Amino acid sequence: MDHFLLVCFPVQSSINPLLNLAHRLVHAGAHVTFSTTIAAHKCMFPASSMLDFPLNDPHTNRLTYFPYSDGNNETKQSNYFLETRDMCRRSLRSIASAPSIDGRPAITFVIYTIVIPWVPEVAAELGLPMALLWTQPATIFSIYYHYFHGGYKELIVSHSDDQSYCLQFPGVSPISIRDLPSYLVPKPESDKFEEVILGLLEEMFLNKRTTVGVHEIVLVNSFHDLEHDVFMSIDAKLNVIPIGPLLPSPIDGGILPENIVKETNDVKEYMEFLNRWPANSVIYLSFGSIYFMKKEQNTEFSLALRDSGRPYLWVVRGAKEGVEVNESVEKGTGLVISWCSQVDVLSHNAVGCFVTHFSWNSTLESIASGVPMIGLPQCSDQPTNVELVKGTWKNGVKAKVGEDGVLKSSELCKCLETVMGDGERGKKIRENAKMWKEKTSMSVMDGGSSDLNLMNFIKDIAKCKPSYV
Ligand SMILES: O=c1ccn([C@@H]2O[C@H](COP(=O)(O)OP(=O)(O)O[C@H]3O[C@H](CO)[C@@H](O)[C@H](O)[C@H]3O)[C@@H](O)[C@H]2O)c(=O)[nH]1
Repeated sequence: MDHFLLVCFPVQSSINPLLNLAHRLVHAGAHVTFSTTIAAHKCMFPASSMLDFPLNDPHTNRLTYFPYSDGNNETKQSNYFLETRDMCRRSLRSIASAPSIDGRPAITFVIYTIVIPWVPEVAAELGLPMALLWTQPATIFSIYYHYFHGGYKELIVSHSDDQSYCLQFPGVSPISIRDLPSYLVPKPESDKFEEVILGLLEEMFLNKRTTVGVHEIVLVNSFHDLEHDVFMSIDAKLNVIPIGPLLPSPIDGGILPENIVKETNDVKEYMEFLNRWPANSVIYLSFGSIYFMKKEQNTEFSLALRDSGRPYLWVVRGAKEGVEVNESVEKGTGLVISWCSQVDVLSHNAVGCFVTHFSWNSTLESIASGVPMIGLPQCSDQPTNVELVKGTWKNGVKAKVGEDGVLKSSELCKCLETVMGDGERGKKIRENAKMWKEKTSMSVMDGGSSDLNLMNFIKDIAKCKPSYV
C-alpha cells in the first residue's frame, strides 16, 4: 500500500480539504503523512511542542503529521511565497526522502495544494510521482489552463478597456472579463499581491516539471455532476479527476484537529442558539478565513439584520468594528461569534440562507448542505464562483454592491426576501439547493462518482493508467 505525503499551503482553505483527503486515503488503507508549515501545525495542535514531530494521529496508526519549516515557526503570517522557498524545499526534501517515517514505509506518492510550486520540484528531484489537489472549481482550473496555454491571455489584454467583453472558455458558459478570477482582470494600477499569486499560478501551469506541466494527475475538489461540461471538455491527457466535495468532517471515526484559526467559541452556545429556531429560518453570515469586512460593510450588515426581522448567526473574525449590538442581539434573535464549525452550522436545519463571499470551500459546504446563498464576491475565484451559483446551479443570488464597494442594507434585505421569502424565485432557488444537496451526497456515497474516482485513483497509481468518470 502506498504512503502518501500530503503537502499544504498554510491556510484554512487548503488545510480543510487536504485533511479530509488524508482521512479518506487512510480509510482506504493507505499510509499518510500530512505536512504544512510548523506555525500552522502549532495552531492545529496548540498543546504539542516542536519536539512532537512527527506527531501520530491519536485515532489511527496510519496518519502522521510532520510539518516542514519555512524558517518562521511562530506565526502563520510569514511571507511563504518567495523568500522562504529554499528553506521550505530543503525541509520538505528531508521528510520526503526519509527511508521511513515513524516505522512506516518511505513516501511513495506526493499530493500538494495550489500556490506551492516548489513541492512538485522536490517530488521530481526525488523521482516521486505526484498529483495536484486543485482546491477551487474545475471551471477555474479550466480558465487558468486556457489563459496560460490557449491564447486567452492575449485576448483579455487586448480587451482590457471593455470589461463586459465576453469570453468563451471550453465547457464554461460565456463569461465577461469582469467576472473572471480577479488575478486575470487587467487593473489600472498594479497590485503586488495579485501579481505574486498570478506568478505562482503561471509557474505551476507552465513549468514542465509540475503536475499540470507534465500532464499527470489533477484531483479536483468538485464532483462530476456539478461541473459536467467542464470535466467533459478538459483535455483527457491532463487526467483531471473530480473527487469532491472534500468537507471538513471526520469520516473514519477520528476527530479532526482544531481549526488553525485560534478564535474559538463555545460550540454549545451557537448550536443551542440554532436549536431554538424553526427549520430554514436563520441567516448565517461568514466570510471565510482570510477576509475582514470593513467597518462600513459591517454597519450595513447590522442594519439589514435588524430590518429583516429574522434570526441570525454572524461570524466576525478579529475586531468587531461596525458591528452594532442592536435590538436583535438584546432580544436574543441574533448571535455574533468569532468562529464556528461551519459545516455543523450549515447542516443544522434551522439555517435557511448563507451570506458569503463565495470562496470555494464555503460554496461547496453550502451546496452539500442544501443551503441557498447570497453573496458579495471579493476577489480571486469568487467573482466567477458567484456566476456559477447564480447562472448555472441557480441556488443563490449575487448581491448588488454600491459604487463605493459596500453592499447596502436595503439591497441585502431585498436579497434575503428573494431567497427566504414566499416568492416564486425563492421557492425555485430553495428547490435547486435541495436538488444539489442530493446530487452531492450521491457523488460521495459508496459507489458514487467521486468515491469511485478516488478508489480508482488509489488502485491505478501503481499502474499509472487511470480510468475515471
Ligand atoms: O467560522 C468559520 C469560518 C470558516 N470556516 C471554514 O474555513 C474554511 C474557509 O475556506 P473558504 O470558504 O474557501 O474561504 P477562504 O479562507 O476565504 O478561501 C480562500 O481559498 C479558497 C480556496 O482556494 C478560495 O476559493 C477563496 O477565494 C480564498 O479566499 C471553510 O472550510 C470553512 O468551513 C469555519 O470552519 N468556521
